[in-house]
Amino acid sequence: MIEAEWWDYDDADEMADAVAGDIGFIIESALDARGEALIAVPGGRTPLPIYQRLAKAKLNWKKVTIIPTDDRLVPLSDDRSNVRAIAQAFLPTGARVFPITSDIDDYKLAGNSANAKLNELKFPLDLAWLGVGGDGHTASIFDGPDLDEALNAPKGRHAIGVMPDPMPSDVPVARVTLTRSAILSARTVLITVTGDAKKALLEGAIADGQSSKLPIGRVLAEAEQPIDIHWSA
Ligand SMILES: O=C1O[C@H](COP(=O)(O)O)[C@@H](O)[C@H](O)[C@H]1O
Repeated sequence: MIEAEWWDYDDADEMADAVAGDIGFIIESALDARGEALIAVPGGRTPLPIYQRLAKAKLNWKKVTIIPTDDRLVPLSDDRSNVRAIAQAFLPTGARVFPITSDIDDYKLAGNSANAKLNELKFPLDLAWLGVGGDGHTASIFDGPDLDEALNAPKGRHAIGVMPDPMPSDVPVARVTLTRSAILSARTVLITVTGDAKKALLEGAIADGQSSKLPIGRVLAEAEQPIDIHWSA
């Protein structure tokens, strides 16, 4: 049974202020408890205003490592690179921004390389912050030949390569993504979405649970921790 708590806001600015405050608190608590923080943040467009607010928080950023929940297999110079946007927002704070992509063409090998890189970090994540696509993907857990591996990778397998099928029309490229086990081992899981269509999609996915046809539903169905879902119009 998924324990989801919804937080609704009038607009994206109001949501950005609230979510940046919550994430700042999560980071601060991790720093107090363990002296360092490891967080995964989503790519795409929805989180950009939240990055801006969060980067202004007064935190000991030098002890914070930020990874993308997933990335598109494009060069770092490409605007579609998730880690590029994360680096632009957070490198000025002094945080460590940790890319999970490589210039390996074979997406499966790129996934293995991402996993090897992530093995250098101290899991579990303090925060897995997720976005949701209009097709129901989360991180880069998409329908297609790699869905089963992304959902059922064993504990300790942090990342895999993914070839979405069907390809998303906005960014039709192979990806690397955190696995469901890496996401759900996080101390906190938080979702941000905007718009009525994604709200309805997420409500349906949660109601369907294990039988959901959507990757986000299949991920959340195994969550043992309560999930905060932040939504704005
Ligand atoms: O491709 C991706 O899409 C999702 C959703 O992005 P949004 O802009 O529609 O919120 C994102 O969470 C993921 O990290 C990204 O790679």
